[in-house]
Parts: sequence; C-alpha cells; structure tokens
Amino acid sequence: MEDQLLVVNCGSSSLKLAVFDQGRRKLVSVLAERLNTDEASARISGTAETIPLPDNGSYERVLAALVEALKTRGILCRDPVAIGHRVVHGGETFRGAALIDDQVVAAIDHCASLAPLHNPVNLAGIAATRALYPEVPQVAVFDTAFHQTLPPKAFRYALPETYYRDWAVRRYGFHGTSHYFMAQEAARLLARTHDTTSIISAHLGNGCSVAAIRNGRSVDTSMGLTPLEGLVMGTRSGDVDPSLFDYLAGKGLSAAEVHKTLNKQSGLLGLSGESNDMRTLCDLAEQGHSGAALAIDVFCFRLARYLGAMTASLTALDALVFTGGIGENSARVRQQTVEHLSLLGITLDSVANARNGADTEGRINAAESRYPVLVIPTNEERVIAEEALRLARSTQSPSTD
Ligand SMILES: Nc1ncnc2c1ncn2[C@@H]1O[C@H](COP(=O)(O)OP(=O)(O)O)[C@@H](O)[C@H]1O
Ligand SMILES: CC(=O)OP(=O)(O)O
Ligand SMILES: [Mg+2]
Repeated sequence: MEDQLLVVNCGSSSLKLAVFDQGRRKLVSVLAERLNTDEASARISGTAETIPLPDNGSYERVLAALVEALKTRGILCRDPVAIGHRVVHGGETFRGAALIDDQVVAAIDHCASLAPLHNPVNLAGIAATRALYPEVPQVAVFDTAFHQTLPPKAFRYALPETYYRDWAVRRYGFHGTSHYFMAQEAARLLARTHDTTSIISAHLGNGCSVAAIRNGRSVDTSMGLTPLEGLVMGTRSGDVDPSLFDYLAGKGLSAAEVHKTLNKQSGLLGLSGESNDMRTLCDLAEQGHSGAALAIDVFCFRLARYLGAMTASLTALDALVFTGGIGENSARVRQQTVEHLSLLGITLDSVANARNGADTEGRINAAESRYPVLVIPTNEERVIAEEALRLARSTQSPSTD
C-alpha cells in the first residue's frame, strides 16, 4: 500500500479533506458543509454516502469524525506521510509554504487580523490534525505566497506610508495556489516552459480573482488586503467606493454591519436578490428573471474590466485562462465576458466554448483570435499535496531540496 498525503481546507462554514497518493493522484475527498448550523452535513465525493457529524461539533471534533470515517472505510490506511493545510493569509511573512511548528502557528495567528474570516478556522484545522497526528509533518500552503512577487507599484495603496510600515496595509492577493497551477498547466498545454509563459488567469469560484502572471511570476492581481477587493463574487461585492462606509454610517449602519453586508449579502446574491450560485442564476436568466440577468451582466463586465487592466502588467500574452466552478463550467459567462474584449482581438469558438474545451485540450478561442483562450480545471489540493510532500521530505533528508 502506497504512502498517503492528507490535504485539509478549512473554510468559514465548510471543511474539505482530500487523500492523495504519492503519485499525486487524488484517492478521495470529503466535504463537510454548513458547519455550525442545524443543517451540517458531510459526504464522500462521488458517492451519496453521508458521514454522521457530532452535534455542535468544534472543528477538532468534526475533523476527527471525518478522519475516523476515512479510516473505517479503509481509505486512509495508516498515518499519512504529510498533512498539507490551505492557509489563506500569510502576510509578508510567508513567501512560500512552511513546515508547521509553534512559531509558524504564532505567525499565522499574527496574520489573522488581516483575514479574520479565514485564518482562525485554518488554525483550528491545524490544531485538530496536530492533535490527531502529532508525529506527522504538517505544512501550511498560503493563498498569498504566490503573489509575493508583485512589485510595489501593484501592491501599494495610495495611502500614507505609515499605514504600510506600521500596519502592513497593502495588497496581498489570494487564490495563489490556483493561479500558480494555471501558470504551470497553461505552459504544459502550450508546450512552453513555465518561466517563459505569460498568462492572465481568472479564478471564478465562490471567491473570484484574476492574476497577471509574467514569465511564471505573479505581477498583479485583483484581490487586495483581504479577499473582498476586485471582482464581483458569490456573496462579496468586490470593489466599491470606500466612502460607502461613511455614507452608510450616516444612515445608521455600523462599520461591522457594512463589512458583513459587503462580504455575505452582496455580489451575485445581492444583485439578483435570489442566489449566490451562478448555475441557478444562469437558469433564472434563461427564464427571463431580470435580477439574475443583471447580476450576470455586472459580474461579466467587472471581470472584463479587470482582464483589460491586467494587460498593463504584461508585455506578452500566451493565454487567457478560465478556471474555478464558474470559469470551468459557464460558457455563458466566458462568452459574455470576452464580448467586452473585442478591442483586444479575443474571440471564442462557440462549439469549443459550449463544451468547456473538453475535446480541444482546453482551447476555446476562435481560429482568428489574437490570443489563445483556455479552460483549465483547477487543482489547489494537488498543489498543496505536492508542497506538503516536498517540505516533509526536506525534513527527512537535509540534502534533498
Ligand atoms: N455548469 C455551471 N454553470 C454555471 N456555474 C457553475 C456551473 N457549475 C458550477 N458553477 C458555479 O461555480 C461556483 C462554485 O465554484 P467552486 O469553484 O466550486 O467554488 P469554491 O470557491 O467554493 O471552491 C458556483 O457559483 C456555481 O454555481
Ligand atoms: C481567498 C478566497 O476568496 O477564498 P475562497 O474563494 O475559498 O472563498
Ligand atoms: Mg473549488
């Protein structure tokens, strides 16, 4: 039986586990959703099988229940050789993945004020697996790390210098593992080397961001200090005028209330008044729902504006890449977005686009398009598994890597 790796992705209301073999094949994944509500549930991917969860379970208890379920089903056969954790915010401290010890935990905790919705739950997941597997090397893989190559002109806000120096106020960027994976995969599909390939990558899931990647390095991205800036997302507004806080204070709303609205009640959900789910909105729009159509229009237009903006950081463009649940599956969103980019000479092949590039190695651009357009399924978990294995091995033999 081959050695196994465990990947943990703790979100604010969900917990995902994935088991990989050392050949980087995903063996199984488990998703627990709606945690901390009466409707909490967990299931094994690709099956209808549910896993019973402890009542009012803390992350530690839920994680222990999921690991136990994987063991009893014979999926997790022995202790994993390494455990990789997605950690959203690594601030300026982490330029790459880190082997977890008490110091790293303290540093992640220090970054928590920059990502209060994400880092505390990431730390809860780390504490849970450290308790379950005290002997197994654990690795933190940061959403922000890949974007640490942004130049100051892209990461600095036009604010007083002390805000940056004393309070670390700057743009960080997120979804770095996904954008990194896009850069690698695009290079592979285009038969180029990674460090000579330049792409614009659009990660469109529940959270959405674009990145400009020049010769394999991130040079600009749409998210900022927190994962709220930039594109329209499922429940997040993306960019708004910062004066909104002051204006709404005049209407009696506290900063905490506005913050919650911008993060949880805005985006596709706020605009449509119906759903944060793009699939639902596309169905509703087909049936003539004007709120759903408006939400899709604003989503695609904002996205197109950002794609245009990313060209300012590039001197060549080898491909425009779509990924994430929306980017991989919504022909409508891709088509509507690219229609705004006619000045750049980007056009899609309608058949290849409708098939999400399934028969064309991901390619969906028309023959006359000035630039290739690719659909690439993201695999953040695989990147995390690879990083976990790489760092775990480095502890075993100092001479390797
Ligand atoms: N066929 C589809 N058409 C349009 N949107 C889709 C389709 N399949 C999935 N999506 C959308 O993808 C989004 C979720 O993306 P995903 O990457 O799975 O999320 P997460 O960021 O939580 O990993 C949802 O808005 C969902 O509606
Ligand atoms: C950082 C971020 O936005 O993550 P997610 O897309 O998982 O919400
Ligand atoms: Mg996803």
